[in-house]
Amino acid sequence: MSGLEDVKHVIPVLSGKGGVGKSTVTAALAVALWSMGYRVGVLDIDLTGPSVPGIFGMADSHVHAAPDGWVPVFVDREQRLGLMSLGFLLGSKADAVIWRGPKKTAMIKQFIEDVIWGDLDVLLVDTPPGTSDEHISMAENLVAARVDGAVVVTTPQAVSLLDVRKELDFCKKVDLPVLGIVENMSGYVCPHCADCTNIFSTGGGEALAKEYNLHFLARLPIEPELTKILDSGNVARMLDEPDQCATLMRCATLQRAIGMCKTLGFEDRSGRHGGLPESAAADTATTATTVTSNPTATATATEAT
Ligand SMILES: Nc1ncnc2c1ncn2[C@@H]1O[C@H](COP(=O)(O)OP(=O)(O)OP(=O)(O)O)[C@@H](O)[C@H]1O
Ligand code: SF4
Repeated sequence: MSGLEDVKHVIPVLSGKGGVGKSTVTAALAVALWSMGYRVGVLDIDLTGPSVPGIFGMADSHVHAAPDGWVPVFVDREQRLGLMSLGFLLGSKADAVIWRGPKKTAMIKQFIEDVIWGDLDVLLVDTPPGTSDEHISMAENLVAARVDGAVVVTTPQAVSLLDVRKELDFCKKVDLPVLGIVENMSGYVCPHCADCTNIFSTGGGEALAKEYNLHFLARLPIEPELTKILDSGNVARMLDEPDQCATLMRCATLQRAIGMCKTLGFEDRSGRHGGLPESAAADTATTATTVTSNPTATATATEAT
């Protein structure tokens, strides 16, 4: 059956500003949930810059159109991690999408109604930055359908924090609850010694969360090792290969994403310590989480201005 009927949780990932790592955070959450034993979908509604296929190393894949809808592109052999993106429907990676509002709206409606997700625990929705046609369309179709709430990504820099205020305001206006704020690119993980150094200011995301009475979900460092993995297009291959998978899951970003998922109420049901061999599971301690909640206990940006 197509649509969201058998999807238990729907979580859009938003940011006020471009390039703050929204797609990276979406992918990290997806892989974290997958490693914890969940069935996960990623819907990429960034129509002008769809980056989800590339991040997962699936850029050469195409969507199969079945009689009752589109079949997602699966990343792993077990078919527990599925993707849908306009990137899979374009003839060439270089094709530019120059669409007016109504065409974008129709595309997003189709993405929400016509994808055969099947039995899915969590659908993460990667969005474009800001509050564009895609957001309004998502809000109209998704919020009406049922959505748990949004994860809002920011970076520590003040300019990005100003943009994120606009995003929180948007969420309030369209009745989209906010599950919490993530501060990405907060500090730098040295690829040689794995030490984390704060090269910019830090703590802005946490202060903002406090100001808006929202959960602060995690502080994610800049991690060159992760960038290398994402840029190499190797994620799909790594998930199916136990040793490679363990290497991927040792990334600080993924460990913190697992912590974030637990904060959102998703228990590890893999029995594998978040995809890690037992010996490596001790590294999981550094999750910058401050609250305990569950996916349905959401906070709304009540004080957004
Ligand atoms: N925590 C991180 N560690 C290392 N690299 C990161 C991190 N977060 C993001 N990046 C890198 O920064 C770049 C931008 O990230 P990403 O594409 O996720 O941002 P975005 O907010 O989704 O961008 P857009 O506005 O284009 O949608 C990518 O090259 C990504 O690999
Ligand atoms: S962070 Fe410090 S210890 Fe690590 S490589 Fe750089 S200088 Fe050396």
